[in-house]
Amino acid sequence: MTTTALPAAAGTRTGSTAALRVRGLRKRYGTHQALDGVDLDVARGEIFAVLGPNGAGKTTTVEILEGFRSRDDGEVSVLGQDPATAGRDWRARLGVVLQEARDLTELTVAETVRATARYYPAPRDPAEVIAAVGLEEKAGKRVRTLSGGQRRRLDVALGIVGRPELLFLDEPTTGFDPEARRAFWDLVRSLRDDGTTVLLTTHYLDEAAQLADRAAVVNAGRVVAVGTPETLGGPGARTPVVRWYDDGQPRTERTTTPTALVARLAAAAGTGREIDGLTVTRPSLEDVYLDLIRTRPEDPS
Ligand SMILES: Nc1ncnc2c1ncn2[C@@H]1O[C@H](COP(=O)(O)OP(=O)(O)OP(=O)(O)O)[C@@H](O)[C@H]1O
Repeated sequence: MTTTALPAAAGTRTGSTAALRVRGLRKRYGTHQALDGVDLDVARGEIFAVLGPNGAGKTTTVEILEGFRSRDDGEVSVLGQDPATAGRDWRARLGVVLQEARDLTELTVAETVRATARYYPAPRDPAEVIAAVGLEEKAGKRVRTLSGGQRRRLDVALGIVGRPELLFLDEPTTGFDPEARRAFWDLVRSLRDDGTTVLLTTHYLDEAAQLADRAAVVNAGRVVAVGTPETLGGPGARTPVVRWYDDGQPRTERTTTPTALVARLAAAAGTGREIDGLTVTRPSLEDVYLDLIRTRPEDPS
């Protein structure tokens, strides 16, 4: 998947610098409290990732923001409007890439992208969008003949062809090969460079680390942490961990000065002797994330 840069995005961006603001969002399905007071702020031009385990409430949140689901309680403002009451003009300012694949039609890739572009007042050039998602060679092929990853790229093309101010990407790279994922990340960065705000849900922590300016971790319907990928989980979360064996016993110490600790252990071991099983690691975003979701909030239902 090769990508080409897209020309400038989105219409007017006057007014507030917030792309979206959510306070106390609640949603219940029967007896199950799926969202239990979600607060979120996303600034214009930001790539914001929503992370969380299966069933945490990510899709419910995103679909309420998109205006596809109703809420029970809370305040929601998306591009300055309430999705529950906003009209077609508002919707035309959004780009949506849903999780599930679209119906497979007899149309070609180019016909599908052109047909979608006609719904928007100021669409991007369909041919440029097809090139941007790396589907140039498939432009004349019927959609039903595409592979799963290629269909996902087409979904992305349909999400961006309307030149959205705010793009929702729900697990966008599921089924992408590694090269296609990297090319997709470049595409998302180029959209951000054009001023597009991106709200991304993903289970790939490396994707969040690569792309997101900030991320929120959602667990059991609540936001349990928000921050940049480097600061998520608080100041101690990325403190290096030194592990070694002491008389056959595993030892672990978290320290901001691992070099000093290793020097001390080396001195204790004696000149020329190795420290048994020594490793020094800095917790990855994935380690921090797993720590955050391990302590599940009480089941709110
Ligand atoms: N239409 C529905 N009816 C009943 N329960 C639902 C409905 N949609 C979602 N739920 C429940 O609400 C909770 C949150 O679901 P949601 O799809 O928002 O989670 P998610 O974080 O997007 O999960 P995943 O990572 O698996 O996509 C889950 O327990 C789910 O079973």
